[in-house]
Amino acid sequence: MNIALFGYGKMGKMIEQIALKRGHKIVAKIDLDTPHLDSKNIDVAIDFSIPTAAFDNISTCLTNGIPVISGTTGWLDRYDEAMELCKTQQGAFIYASNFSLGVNIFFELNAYLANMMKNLEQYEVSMEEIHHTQKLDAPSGTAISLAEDIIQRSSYESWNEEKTGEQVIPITSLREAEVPGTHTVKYQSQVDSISIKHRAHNREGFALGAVIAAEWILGKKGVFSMKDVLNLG
Ligand SMILES: NC(=O)C1=CN([C@@H]2O[C@H](COP(=O)(O)OP(=O)(O)OC[C@H]3O[C@@H](n4cnc5c(N)ncnc54)[C@H](OP(=O)(O)O)[C@@H]3O)[C@@H](O)[C@H]2O)C=CC1
Ligand SMILES: O=C(O)C1=N[C@H](C(=O)O)C[C@H](O)C1
Repeated sequence: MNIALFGYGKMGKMIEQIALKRGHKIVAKIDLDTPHLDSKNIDVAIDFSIPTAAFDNISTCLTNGIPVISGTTGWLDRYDEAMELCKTQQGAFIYASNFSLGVNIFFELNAYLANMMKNLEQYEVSMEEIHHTQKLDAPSGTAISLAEDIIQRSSYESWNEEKTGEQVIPITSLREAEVPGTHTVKYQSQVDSISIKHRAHNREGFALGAVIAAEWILGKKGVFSMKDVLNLG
C-alpha cells in the first residue's frame, strides 16, 4: 500500500516505522515545507498534523479521491463539514481521537461504567488527562470522547475545564515532559471512589492503530470510526 503522510512529527515518524515493517511504502510526506500533493500513486493518506491544518488536509484528500485517516485532535468544530464532503465526494474517511487498541477498549469500559452509574446520584464524575508539554490542544481529544460518551448515557449535559455546574463534567488537563497520554475517569461519593485509567507507555499503539485503519479502509466508501475497524462492542 502506498501511503501519504500529512504531518511528519512525532506521530508521522512512528507511523512510517510501523508502515514500513508491515510492508507498505511512504510515497509522500506533506508538511508546511512540502505542501504539494501528487495524488497519482497514493492509495491512502494518514494525517497527524496540527489542529489548524487538519481540515484542509482531509479536504485535499477527499477532493482528490484519496481515502484518509485522521488522528489530529482539536479541529472537531469542522467534523460535520468533513463528513458532508466525504459523502458528496463519495470518499472514505476515519477520524479517531485515539487509534490505540487499549484506548478503544477503555472507551467501551467507560461507556459500560457510565451506564451502571447513570442513576446513582451520590457519585460525581470527573476526568484527568496528562500529556507531554508540546501538546497544542486541551483537553485532549480522547478526554473529550470519554466525556461525550458519558453525556450520551447520563444526565450530564456538558464538559468543561472546571466544575461550573451540577451537570458539567470537569476535565483537568496536566502537561508534564514526555508523557505520551494518560486518561483517568473517576466517580466519587462521600464514602468511596471508583477510577478507571489508561496509560500509554509510548506512541506505538496509536501509530499501529492508524496503520491498521488505513489497511482496513482500502476499497471502502463512507465515514467510519475505529469501532468499525476493531469490531468492538
Ligand atoms: N488519534 C490519536 O491516536 C493520536 C492523535 N495525536 C494527535 O496527532 C497530532 C500530531 O501529534 P504529534 O505527531 O505528536 O505532533 P508533532 O508536533 O510532533 O507533529 C505535527 C507535525 O505536523 C506538521 N505540520 C504543521 N503544519 C502542517 C500542515 N499544514 N500540513 C501538514 N503537516 C503540518 C508539523 O510540522 P512543523 O514541525 O514543521 O511545524 C509537525 O511535523 C496532534 O493533534 C495530536 O493530538 C497524537 C497521538 C495519537
Ligand atoms: O497529542 C498527543 O500526544 C495525543 N493526542 C491524542 C488526544 O488528544 O487524545 C491522543 C493521545 O492521547 C496522544
